[in-house]
Amino acid sequence: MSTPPRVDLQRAAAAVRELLFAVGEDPDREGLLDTPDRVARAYAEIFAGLGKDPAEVLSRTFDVAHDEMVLIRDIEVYSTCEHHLLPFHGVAHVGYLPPKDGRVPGLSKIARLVDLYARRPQVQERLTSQIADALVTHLHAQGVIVVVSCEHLCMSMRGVRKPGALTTTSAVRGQLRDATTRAEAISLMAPDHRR
Ligand SMILES: Nc1nc2c(ncn2[C@@H]2O[C@H](COP(=O)(O)OP(=O)(O)OP(=O)(O)O)[C@@H](O)[C@H]2O)c(=O)[nH]1
Ligand SMILES: [Zn+2]
Repeated sequence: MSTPPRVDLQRAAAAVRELLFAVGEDPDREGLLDTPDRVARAYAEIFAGLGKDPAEVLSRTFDVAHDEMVLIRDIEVYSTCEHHLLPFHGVAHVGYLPPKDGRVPGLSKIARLVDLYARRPQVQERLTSQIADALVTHLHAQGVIVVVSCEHLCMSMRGVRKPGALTTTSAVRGQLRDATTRAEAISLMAPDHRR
């Protein structure tokens, strides 16, 4: 099992102080005095998925004798684009066909898996495929579909400045590559199936 890297809070705080100087601020003015430490702690939280082991998240399973699709929709995603270190935010839908032995993880573990990969410097495409691959590798799911839909603040608040633009990415593995099964999964993800 890999252990999470300890975030070097002191080093992160020193870097933030340096950044404040670089943008022309005075890190010694009253309002900014605690900011480097706060930002360091915030980054430790935002990047808490680094070094965490997906096998561990998916290790506890239950025999629920269910061999058809399990779909968890609208899992909130907060991640950080590795190009600008700005947030991207939206939802993930994760569907899987249970493994042959019929053992499935608790529902919360799927959301924990999403978090484990989201809480790293990321690109949305890699986030999507890492979730799918982990369910194949560690759960031995017979099929997986992951759809992620996010707004990237690097496209909204700076640069091209297109607030509201949504990026959707998908990853499909195993038996869900079959057109009929995949169509069923996609229809279950449609908004009219909510609640
Ligand atoms: N494919 C992909 N691109 C991303 C993601 N997050 C941010 N980007 C893009 O990464 C690209 C980085 O482009 P660069 O040209 O190197 O950087 P830049 O000059 O800041 O680009 P602009 O954002 O266009 O101003 C931008 O087009 C971003 O929109 C992501 O999750 N996936
Ligand atoms: Zn970006």
